[in-house]
Amino acid sequence: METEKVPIVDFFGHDGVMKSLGTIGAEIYSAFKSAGFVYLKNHGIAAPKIEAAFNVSREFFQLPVIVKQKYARPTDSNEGWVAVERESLNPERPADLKEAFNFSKKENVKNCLPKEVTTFNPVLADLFDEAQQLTFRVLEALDEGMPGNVNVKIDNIFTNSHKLIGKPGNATGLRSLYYPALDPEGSIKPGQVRCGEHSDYGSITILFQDDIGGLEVQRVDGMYVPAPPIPGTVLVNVGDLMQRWTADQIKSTKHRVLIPEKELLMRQVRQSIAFFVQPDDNFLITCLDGSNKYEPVSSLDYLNMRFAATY
Ligand SMILES: O=C(O)CCC(=O)C(=O)O
Ligand SMILES: [Fe+2]
Repeated sequence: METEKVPIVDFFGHDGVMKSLGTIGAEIYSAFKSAGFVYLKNHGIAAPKIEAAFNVSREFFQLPVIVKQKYARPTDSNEGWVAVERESLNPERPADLKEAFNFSKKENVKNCLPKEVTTFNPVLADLFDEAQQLTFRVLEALDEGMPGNVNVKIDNIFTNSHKLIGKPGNATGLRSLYYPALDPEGSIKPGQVRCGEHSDYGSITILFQDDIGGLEVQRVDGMYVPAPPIPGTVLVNVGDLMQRWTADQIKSTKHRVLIPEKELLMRQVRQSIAFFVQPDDNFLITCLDGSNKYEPVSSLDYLNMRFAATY
């Protein structure tokens, strides 16, 4: 059963009272162990804030390419616009049919934010803050509720390792994704998809989806099953660095977004927003069980290694 579906964890009990952090953490850990993904319910982010972020993003992505080009992601930083067919998350497939905007709150990138959409910066900064707070609710819960055999309870390692989110010294970023409407008669290459099979790089990812659907998550048996949007929930998944950190006790799960089979759905835009959480740049990721299964690596070195393989 657990391997069939992505579990839902509610921050609140049936009695309407918030569960203890330890309980929430144990439930999230168990979902991470069985599926690598979890839907969080009563997560505390107000729906209008998510909606607003989708709206400003859509406004930006619908600008002419020549305008978006001004905000293209430079080679020496991660922030900015990524054009359609710029990335292959699965290098064995043709490039992804998606666009993205990588947003962070770093001072030096403020000038690179699109001026054409006047509320772009405040609205995305607001969702960044909300996602950051939710990240801490999840990390605190894991610190509290993860089983003792992964030796994390002692010094709140997950919260202590992410102190600089939103500040210099931490590479956590909010990425707004836009999957353009597709023409069934158009030039879709064989094997081309909206987002190729991949796992995320960091500690955890929070994913907001619109109501179009299309995300699929790999089961233990290798099959991909839909992880549809469930109103009032957000998805959270384990990243590769978290897998390494826990010496494979919890695993990052591959996921993808195919091209819808139904023509009507193909002709629709899909949007999602991912909050890719990274531990602080200089934090040394050492196997939590003391096994040394993977050699220690700093959070930033690991991320750079992975970026080098994608672009
Ligand atoms: O668009 C989605 O639902 C998933 C995107 C994703 O997995 C990613 O960008 O890492
Ligand atoms: Fe992903």
